[in-house]
Amino acid sequence: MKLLLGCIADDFTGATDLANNLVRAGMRVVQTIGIPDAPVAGVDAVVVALKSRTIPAAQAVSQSIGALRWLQAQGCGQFYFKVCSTFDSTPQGNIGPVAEALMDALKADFCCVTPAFPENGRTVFKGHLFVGDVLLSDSGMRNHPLTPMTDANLVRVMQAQSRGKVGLIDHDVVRRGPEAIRGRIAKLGGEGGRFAIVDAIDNQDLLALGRAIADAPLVVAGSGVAIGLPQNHGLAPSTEAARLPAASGAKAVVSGSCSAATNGQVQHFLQQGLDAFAVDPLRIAAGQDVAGEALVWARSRLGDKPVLVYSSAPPEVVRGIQQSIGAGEAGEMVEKTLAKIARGLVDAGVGQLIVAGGETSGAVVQALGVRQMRIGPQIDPGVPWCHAGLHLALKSGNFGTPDFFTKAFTQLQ
Ligand SMILES: Nc1ncnc2c1ncn2[C@@H]1O[C@H](COP(=O)(O)OP(=O)(O)OP(=O)(O)O)[C@@H](O)[C@H]1O
Ligand SMILES: O=C(O)[C@@H](O)C(=O)CO
Repeated sequence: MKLLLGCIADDFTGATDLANNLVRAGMRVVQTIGIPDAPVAGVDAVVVALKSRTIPAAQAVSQSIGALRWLQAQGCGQFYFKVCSTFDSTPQGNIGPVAEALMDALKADFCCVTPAFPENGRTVFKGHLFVGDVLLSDSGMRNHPLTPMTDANLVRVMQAQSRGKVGLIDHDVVRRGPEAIRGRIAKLGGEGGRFAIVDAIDNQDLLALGRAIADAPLVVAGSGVAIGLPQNHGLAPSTEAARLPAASGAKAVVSGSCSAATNGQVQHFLQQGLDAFAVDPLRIAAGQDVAGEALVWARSRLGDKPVLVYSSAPPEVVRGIQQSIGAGEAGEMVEKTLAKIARGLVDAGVGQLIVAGGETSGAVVQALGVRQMRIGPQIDPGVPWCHAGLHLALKSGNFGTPDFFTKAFTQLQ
Protein backbone atom coordinates (compact mmCIF):
# COMPACT_ATOMS: atom_id res chain seq x y z
CA MET A 1 0.00 0.00 0.00
CA LYS A 2 1.28 3.45 -0.93
CA LEU A 3 1.62 6.19 1.66
CA LEU A 4 -0.95 8.95 1.16
CA LEU A 5 1.08 11.69 2.81
CA GLY A 6 4.79 12.15 3.48
CA CYS A 7 5.68 14.64 6.21
CA ILE A 8 8.94 16.29 7.21
CA ALA A 9 8.94 18.04 10.60
CA ASP A 10 11.63 20.47 11.73
CA ASP A 11 11.59 19.26 15.36
CA PHE A 12 10.55 16.26 17.48
CA THR A 13 7.59 17.59 19.47
CA GLY A 14 6.38 19.38 16.32
CA ALA A 15 6.39 16.04 14.49
CA THR A 16 4.24 14.49 17.23
CA ASP A 17 1.90 17.48 17.09
CA LEU A 18 1.41 16.99 13.34
CA ALA A 19 0.99 13.22 13.66
CA ASN A 20 -1.63 13.79 16.37
CA ASN A 21 -3.78 15.97 14.11
CA LEU A 22 -3.53 13.50 11.21
CA VAL A 23 -4.58 10.63 13.50
CA ARG A 24 -7.52 12.60 14.86
CA ALA A 25 -8.69 13.21 11.30
CA GLY A 26 -8.58 9.47 10.54
CA MET A 27 -5.10 8.60 9.23
CA ARG A 28 -2.94 5.83 10.71
CA VAL A 29 0.46 7.41 11.31
CA VAL A 30 3.99 6.47 12.30
CA GLN A 31 6.52 9.07 13.40
CA THR A 32 10.12 8.17 12.70
CA ILE A 33 13.12 9.66 14.45
CA GLY A 34 15.22 10.82 11.51
CA ILE A 35 15.14 9.11 8.11
CA PRO A 36 14.21 5.44 8.57
CA ASP A 37 16.48 2.70 7.27
CA ALA A 38 13.59 0.35 6.38
CA PRO A 39 10.13 0.77 4.80
CA VAL A 40 7.18 1.47 7.12
CA ALA A 41 4.07 -0.64 6.47
CA GLY A 42 0.38 -0.51 7.38
CA VAL A 43 -0.04 3.25 7.75
CA ASP A 44 -1.43 6.14 5.72
CA ALA A 45 1.22 8.72 6.60
CA VAL A 46 4.76 8.88 7.92
CA VAL A 47 6.13 11.90 9.76
CA VAL A 48 9.93 12.06 9.61
CA ALA A 49 11.11 14.05 12.64
CA LEU A 50 14.24 16.11 12.01
CA LYS A 51 15.99 18.55 14.34
CA SER A 52 16.50 21.18 11.64
CA ARG A 53 14.77 24.30 12.93
CA THR A 54 17.83 26.21 14.07
CA ILE A 55 20.76 24.49 12.34
CA PRO A 56 22.49 26.25 9.39
CA ALA A 57 20.09 26.55 6.42
CA ALA A 58 22.26 24.45 4.08
CA GLN A 59 22.20 21.54 6.54
CA ALA A 60 18.45 21.88 7.05
CA VAL A 61 17.98 21.77 3.26
CA SER A 62 20.14 18.71 2.83
CA GLN A 63 18.44 16.77 5.68
CA SER A 64 14.98 17.73 4.42
CA ILE A 65 15.79 16.66 0.85
CA GLY A 66 17.09 13.35 2.27
CA ALA A 67 13.75 12.84 4.02
CA LEU A 68 11.85 13.80 0.85
CA ARG A 69 13.77 11.25 -1.23
CA TRP A 70 12.97 8.49 1.30
CA LEU A 71 9.28 9.44 1.36
CA GLN A 72 9.18 9.56 -2.46
CA ALA A 73 10.63 6.06 -2.53
CA GLN A 74 7.62 4.94 -0.43
CA GLY A 75 5.32 6.21 -3.18
CA CYS A 76 3.98 9.33 -1.42
CA GLY A 77 2.02 11.65 -3.69
CA GLN A 78 1.77 14.66 -1.39
CA PHE A 79 4.22 16.23 1.08
CA TYR A 80 3.87 18.34 4.23
CA PHE A 81 6.71 20.43 5.67
CA LYS A 82 5.74 20.96 9.34
CA VAL A 83 7.01 24.21 10.86
CA CYS A 84 6.28 25.76 14.24
CA SER A 85 2.88 27.33 14.94
CA THR A 86 4.79 30.46 15.97
CA PHE A 87 6.71 30.37 12.66
CA ASP A 88 10.08 30.11 14.49
CA SER A 89 12.72 31.22 11.97
CA THR A 90 15.13 34.02 11.06
CA PRO A 91 15.80 35.96 7.81
CA GLN A 92 18.33 33.17 7.06
CA GLY A 93 15.66 30.50 7.39
CA ASN A 94 15.01 27.75 7.75
CA ILE A 95 11.40 27.84 6.53
CA GLY A 96 12.02 29.66 3.21
CA PRO A 97 15.18 27.83 2.10
CA VAL A 98 13.79 24.38 2.95
CA ALA A 99 10.41 25.13 1.34
CA GLU A 100 12.08 26.34 -1.89
CA ALA A 101 14.40 23.33 -2.02
CA LEU A 102 11.45 20.96 -1.57
CA MET A 103 9.48 22.81 -4.29
CA ASP A 104 12.43 22.61 -6.68
CA ALA A 105 12.82 18.88 -6.01
CA LEU A 106 9.07 18.34 -6.53
CA LYS A 107 8.91 20.69 -9.54
CA ALA A 108 6.12 22.55 -7.71
CA ASP A 109 5.22 26.05 -8.96
CA PHE A 110 3.27 27.28 -5.95
CA CYS A 111 2.88 26.49 -2.27
CA CYS A 112 0.45 27.53 0.48
CA VAL A 113 1.97 28.41 3.85
CA THR A 114 0.16 28.79 7.18
CA PRO A 115 1.10 28.14 10.81
CA ALA A 116 -2.57 28.51 11.90
CA PHE A 117 -3.66 26.12 14.67
CA PRO A 118 -6.81 27.71 16.12
CA GLU A 119 -7.34 24.94 18.72
CA ASN A 120 -4.05 26.05 20.28
CA GLY A 121 -4.72 29.78 19.88
CA ARG A 122 -2.64 30.31 16.72
CA THR A 123 -4.70 32.21 14.13
CA VAL A 124 -3.70 34.08 10.98
CA PHE A 125 -5.73 37.11 9.84
CA LYS A 126 -4.75 39.52 7.04
CA GLY A 127 -1.42 37.72 7.04
CA HIS A 128 -0.75 38.51 10.72
CA LEU A 129 -0.13 35.72 13.24
CA PHE A 130 -1.86 35.91 16.61
CA VAL A 131 -0.80 33.84 19.64
CA GLY A 132 -3.93 33.79 21.78
CA ASP A 133 -5.14 37.38 21.95
CA VAL A 134 -1.86 39.10 21.02
CA LEU A 135 0.19 39.53 17.87
CA LEU A 136 3.17 37.17 17.56
CA SER A 137 5.47 40.18 18.00
CA ASP A 138 3.85 40.99 21.37
CA SER A 139 3.98 37.37 22.60
CA GLY A 140 6.77 35.70 24.57
CA MET A 141 8.23 34.62 21.22
CA ARG A 142 9.78 38.09 20.81
CA ASN A 143 12.35 37.03 23.44
CA HIS A 144 13.17 33.59 22.03
CA PRO A 145 16.95 33.08 22.34
CA LEU A 146 17.46 31.56 18.85
CA THR A 147 14.51 32.69 16.74
CA PRO A 148 13.10 35.94 18.19
CA MET A 149 9.85 36.72 16.36
CA THR A 150 9.51 40.51 16.26
CA ASP A 151 7.25 40.84 13.19
CA ALA A 152 3.74 39.35 13.08
CA ASN A 153 3.32 40.06 9.35
CA LEU A 154 4.04 36.61 7.91
CA VAL A 155 4.12 37.79 4.29
CA ARG A 156 7.09 39.99 5.27
CA VAL A 157 8.68 37.30 7.44
CA MET A 158 8.42 34.65 4.69
CA GLN A 159 9.56 37.09 1.98
CA ALA A 160 12.72 37.93 3.95
CA GLN A 161 13.86 34.30 3.76
CA SER A 162 12.60 33.37 0.25
CA ARG A 163 13.76 34.04 -3.30
CA GLY A 164 10.25 33.60 -4.78
CA LYS A 165 7.46 36.16 -4.39
CA VAL A 166 5.17 35.77 -1.35
CA GLY A 167 1.48 36.78 -1.53
CA LEU A 168 -1.58 36.49 0.72
CA ILE A 169 -4.83 34.54 0.52
CA ASP A 170 -6.87 36.53 2.98
CA HIS A 171 -9.85 35.53 5.05
CA ASP A 172 -12.41 37.05 2.65
CA VAL A 173 -11.30 34.43 0.11
CA VAL A 174 -10.82 31.54 2.57
CA ARG A 175 -14.34 31.83 4.00
CA ARG A 176 -15.79 31.56 0.48
CA GLY A 177 -14.46 27.98 0.37
CA PRO A 178 -12.17 25.66 -1.63
CA GLU A 179 -13.12 26.94 -5.10
CA ALA A 180 -12.38 30.55 -4.16
CA ILE A 181 -9.04 29.50 -2.60
CA ARG A 182 -8.09 27.56 -5.75
CA GLY A 183 -9.01 30.61 -7.86
CA ARG A 184 -6.73 32.84 -5.76
CA ILE A 185 -3.87 30.32 -5.96
CA ALA A 186 -4.18 30.35 -9.77
CA LYS A 187 -4.26 34.17 -9.82
CA LEU A 188 -1.23 34.61 -7.57
CA GLY A 189 0.68 31.91 -9.48
CA GLY A 190 -0.22 33.62 -12.78
CA GLU A 191 1.28 36.87 -11.45
CA GLY A 192 4.58 35.12 -10.77
CA GLY A 193 3.94 34.36 -7.09
CA ARG A 194 5.55 31.31 -5.52
CA PHE A 195 4.05 31.28 -2.00
CA ALA A 196 0.86 32.47 -0.31
CA ILE A 197 0.42 32.95 3.40
CA VAL A 198 -3.14 31.69 4.02
CA ASP A 199 -5.43 33.22 6.66
CA ALA A 200 -7.27 30.78 8.95
CA ILE A 201 -9.08 31.66 12.14
CA ASP A 202 -11.00 28.45 12.81
CA ASN A 203 -11.16 24.77 11.84
CA GLN A 204 -13.69 25.53 9.11
CA ASP A 205 -11.04 27.61 7.35
CA LEU A 206 -8.51 24.77 7.66
CA LEU A 207 -10.98 22.23 6.27
CA ALA A 208 -11.63 24.52 3.27
CA LEU A 209 -7.90 24.95 2.70
CA GLY A 210 -7.39 21.18 2.98
CA ARG A 211 -9.93 20.60 0.19
CA ALA A 212 -8.44 23.39 -1.95
CA ILE A 213 -4.93 21.90 -1.87
CA ALA A 214 -5.98 18.26 -2.41
CA ASP A 215 -3.75 18.07 -5.52
CA ALA A 216 -0.91 20.31 -4.37
CA PRO A 217 2.43 18.50 -4.15
CA LEU A 218 3.53 20.43 -1.03
CA VAL A 219 2.11 22.40 1.87
CA VAL A 220 4.19 24.27 4.45
CA ALA A 221 2.30 24.58 7.72
CA GLY A 222 1.96 24.16 11.45
CA SER A 223 -0.05 21.11 12.44
CA GLY A 224 -3.44 22.78 11.87
CA VAL A 225 -3.80 22.11 8.12
CA ALA A 226 -3.45 18.38 8.88
CA ILE A 227 -7.08 18.21 9.97
CA GLY A 228 -8.14 19.07 6.40
CA LEU A 229 -6.11 16.53 4.40
CA PRO A 230 -7.44 13.04 5.36
CA GLN A 231 -10.93 14.02 4.05
CA ASN A 232 -9.41 14.12 0.54
CA HIS A 233 -8.86 10.36 0.79
CA GLY A 234 -12.34 9.52 2.11
CA LEU A 235 -11.04 9.25 5.69
CA ALA A 236 -13.06 10.67 8.57
CA PRO A 237 -12.26 11.42 12.23
CA SER A 238 -12.25 8.20 14.26
CA THR A 239 -10.76 6.84 17.46
CA GLU A 240 -9.78 3.64 15.59
CA ALA A 241 -6.62 5.16 14.07
CA ALA A 242 -5.43 6.14 17.57
CA ARG A 243 -5.66 2.67 19.18
CA LEU A 244 -2.51 1.71 21.14
CA PRO A 245 -1.59 -1.39 23.19
CA ALA A 246 -2.60 -1.36 26.89
CA ALA A 247 -0.26 0.65 29.11
CA SER A 248 1.84 -0.99 31.82
CA GLY A 249 4.82 -0.19 34.03
CA ALA A 250 5.62 2.67 36.39
CA LYS A 251 4.87 6.32 35.60
CA ALA A 252 7.39 9.15 35.31
CA VAL A 253 7.79 12.69 33.97
CA VAL A 254 11.12 14.14 32.81
CA SER A 255 10.98 17.88 32.22
CA GLY A 256 13.73 20.05 30.73
CA SER A 257 11.42 22.71 29.32
CA CYS A 258 11.58 26.14 30.99
CA SER A 259 8.63 27.62 29.13
CA ALA A 260 5.80 29.28 31.04
CA ALA A 261 3.32 26.44 30.42
CA THR A 262 5.76 23.78 31.63
CA ASN A 263 6.77 25.76 34.71
CA GLY A 264 3.06 25.96 35.59
CA GLN A 265 2.68 22.20 35.09
CA VAL A 266 5.67 21.50 37.38
CA GLN A 267 4.16 23.75 40.08
CA HIS A 268 0.81 21.98 39.75
CA PHE A 269 2.51 18.58 40.15
CA LEU A 270 4.39 19.75 43.28
CA GLN A 271 1.16 21.14 44.76
CA GLN A 272 -0.37 17.64 44.55
CA GLY A 273 2.29 16.48 47.05
CA LEU A 274 3.72 14.00 44.52
CA ASP A 275 7.41 13.00 44.57
CA ALA A 276 9.76 15.23 42.55
CA PHE A 277 13.55 15.52 42.12
CA ALA A 278 15.02 18.88 41.06
CA VAL A 279 18.08 18.68 38.78
CA ASP A 280 20.51 21.53 39.51
CA PRO A 281 22.62 22.44 36.43
CA LEU A 282 25.30 24.04 38.63
CA ARG A 283 25.84 20.71 40.43
CA ILE A 284 26.17 18.94 37.06
CA ALA A 285 28.72 21.59 36.01
CA ALA A 286 30.62 20.97 39.27
CA GLY A 287 31.04 17.32 38.28
CA GLN A 288 28.49 15.76 40.69
CA ASP A 289 26.76 12.53 39.57
CA VAL A 290 23.30 14.12 39.48
CA ALA A 291 21.88 11.44 37.17
CA GLY A 292 23.06 8.69 39.55
CA GLU A 293 21.51 10.48 42.55
CA ALA A 294 18.21 10.97 40.72
CA LEU A 295 18.02 7.28 39.83
CA VAL A 296 18.77 6.11 43.40
CA TRP A 297 16.08 8.56 44.60
CA ALA A 298 13.56 7.36 42.00
CA ARG A 299 13.99 3.57 42.30
CA SER A 300 12.24 3.25 45.69
CA ARG A 301 9.44 5.55 44.56
CA LEU A 302 8.49 4.08 41.18
CA GLY A 303 5.00 2.64 40.94
CA ASP A 304 1.44 3.68 40.41
CA LYS A 305 1.91 7.34 41.32
CA PRO A 306 4.03 9.35 38.85
CA VAL A 307 7.43 10.74 39.86
CA LEU A 308 8.84 13.92 38.34
CA VAL A 309 12.49 14.70 37.56
CA TYR A 310 12.86 18.30 36.41
CA SER A 311 15.35 21.04 35.60
CA SER A 312 12.54 23.42 34.62
CA ALA A 313 12.99 26.84 36.22
CA PRO A 314 11.70 30.40 35.82
CA PRO A 315 13.45 32.74 33.32
CA GLU A 316 15.47 34.66 35.95
CA VAL A 317 16.92 31.42 37.40
CA VAL A 318 17.74 30.13 33.92
CA ARG A 319 19.45 33.44 33.06
CA GLY A 320 21.62 33.18 36.20
CA ILE A 321 22.66 29.63 35.31
CA GLN A 322 23.38 30.60 31.71
CA GLN A 323 25.54 33.55 32.85
CA SER A 324 27.46 31.28 35.15
CA ILE A 325 28.14 28.30 32.82
CA GLY A 326 27.03 29.50 29.35
CA ALA A 327 23.65 28.96 27.66
CA GLY A 328 24.79 26.30 25.19
CA GLU A 329 26.82 24.42 27.79
CA ALA A 330 23.99 24.47 30.35
CA GLY A 331 21.48 23.25 27.75
CA GLU A 332 23.69 20.41 26.60
CA MET A 333 24.63 19.29 30.12
CA VAL A 334 21.02 19.28 31.27
CA GLU A 335 19.84 17.46 28.14
CA LYS A 336 22.50 14.75 28.58
CA THR A 337 21.68 14.33 32.26
CA LEU A 338 17.92 14.16 31.73
CA ALA A 339 18.39 11.69 28.86
CA LYS A 340 20.55 9.46 31.10
CA ILE A 341 17.92 9.65 33.85
CA ALA A 342 15.13 8.76 31.40
CA ARG A 343 17.15 5.75 30.18
CA GLY A 344 17.69 4.64 33.82
CA LEU A 345 14.02 5.10 34.69
CA VAL A 346 12.94 2.91 31.77
CA ASP A 347 15.52 0.28 32.74
CA ALA A 348 14.05 0.38 36.27
CA GLY A 349 10.52 -0.35 35.03
CA VAL A 350 8.97 2.90 33.83
CA GLY A 351 6.53 2.06 31.00
CA GLN A 352 4.63 5.37 30.84
CA LEU A 353 6.86 8.39 30.34
CA ILE A 354 6.11 12.06 29.69
CA VAL A 355 8.96 14.25 28.40
CA ALA A 356 8.54 18.04 28.35
CA GLY A 357 10.46 20.19 25.86
CA GLY A 358 11.43 19.72 22.22
CA GLU A 359 15.22 19.61 22.70
CA THR A 360 14.80 17.50 25.82
CA SER A 361 12.53 15.09 23.94
CA GLY A 362 15.11 14.77 21.17
CA ALA A 363 17.82 13.86 23.68
CA VAL A 364 15.58 11.39 25.57
CA VAL A 365 14.26 9.64 22.48
CA GLN A 366 17.83 9.20 21.21
CA ALA A 367 18.98 7.81 24.60
CA LEU A 368 16.08 5.33 24.57
CA GLY A 369 17.07 4.19 21.06
CA VAL A 370 13.56 4.92 19.76
CA ARG A 371 13.44 4.89 15.93
CA GLN A 372 9.66 4.86 15.37
CA MET A 373 6.54 5.74 17.34
CA ARG A 374 2.93 4.79 16.69
CA ILE A 375 0.64 7.76 17.43
CA GLY A 376 -2.26 7.24 19.82
CA PRO A 377 -4.99 9.34 21.45
CA GLN A 378 -4.69 13.06 22.09
CA ILE A 379 -4.07 14.25 25.65
CA ASP A 380 -4.32 17.96 24.87
CA PRO A 381 -4.22 19.77 21.48
CA GLY A 382 -0.81 19.06 19.96
CA VAL A 383 0.17 16.26 22.39
CA PRO A 384 -0.81 12.60 21.94
CA TRP A 385 0.26 9.44 23.73
CA CYS A 386 2.64 7.47 21.50
CA HIS A 387 3.87 3.89 21.62
CA ALA A 388 7.40 2.68 21.01
CA GLY A 389 7.63 -0.42 23.21
CA LEU A 390 6.67 1.89 26.07
CA HIS A 391 4.09 4.67 26.22
CA LEU A 392 5.64 8.07 25.56
CA ALA A 393 4.22 11.60 25.47
CA LEU A 394 6.50 14.29 24.04
CA LYS A 395 5.10 17.65 25.15
CA SER A 396 5.99 20.91 23.42
CA GLY A 397 7.04 23.52 25.95
CA ASN A 398 4.05 25.76 25.34
CA PHE A 399 1.35 23.09 25.17
CA GLY A 400 -0.93 21.43 27.71
CA THR A 401 -3.19 22.38 30.62
CA PRO A 402 -1.69 22.99 34.11
CA ASP A 403 -2.65 19.47 35.32
CA PHE A 404 -1.04 17.80 32.26
CA PHE A 405 1.55 15.80 34.26
CA THR A 406 -1.15 13.92 36.21
CA LYS A 407 -4.13 14.01 33.85
CA ALA A 408 -2.18 12.34 31.02
CA PHE A 409 -1.68 9.13 33.05
CA THR A 410 -5.34 8.97 34.05
CA GLN A 411 -6.20 8.86 30.35
CA LEU A 412 -4.14 5.67 29.88
CA GLN A 413 -5.96 3.74 32.64
N1 LIG B 1 17.57 25.09 34.70
C1 LIG B 1 18.06 25.23 33.47
N2 LIG B 1 19.02 26.15 33.21
C2 LIG B 1 19.51 26.29 31.97
N3 LIG B 1 19.12 25.58 30.90
C3 LIG B 1 18.16 24.65 31.11
C4 LIG B 1 17.60 24.44 32.40
N4 LIG B 1 16.67 23.46 32.29
C5 LIG B 1 16.65 23.09 31.02
N5 LIG B 1 17.55 23.80 30.30
C6 LIG B 1 17.77 23.67 28.84
O1 LIG B 1 16.81 24.52 28.19
C7 LIG B 1 16.46 23.93 26.93
C8 LIG B 1 14.95 23.80 26.91
O2 LIG B 1 14.58 23.49 25.62
P1 LIG B 1 13.41 22.48 25.25
O3 LIG B 1 13.28 22.51 23.77
O4 LIG B 1 13.62 21.15 25.89
O5 LIG B 1 12.14 23.14 25.92
P2 LIG B 1 11.13 24.23 25.27
O6 LIG B 1 11.92 25.21 24.46
O7 LIG B 1 10.28 24.73 26.37
O8 LIG B 1 10.23 23.28 24.37
P3 LIG B 1 9.69 23.43 22.82
O9 LIG B 1 10.90 23.47 21.93
O10 LIG B 1 8.89 22.19 22.65
O11 LIG B 1 8.88 24.69 22.80
C9 LIG B 1 17.16 22.58 26.86
O12 LIG B 1 18.36 22.70 26.12
C10 LIG B 1 17.47 22.30 28.33
O13 LIG B 1 18.54 21.41 28.51
O1 LIG C 1 3.68 23.94 16.10
C1 LIG C 1 4.02 24.01 17.28
O2 LIG C 1 3.90 25.03 17.99
C2 LIG C 1 4.70 22.80 17.88
O3 LIG C 1 4.32 21.63 17.24
C3 LIG C 1 6.18 22.90 17.77
O4 LIG C 1 6.68 22.92 16.66
C4 LIG C 1 6.96 22.91 19.02
O5 LIG C 1 8.33 23.04 18.82
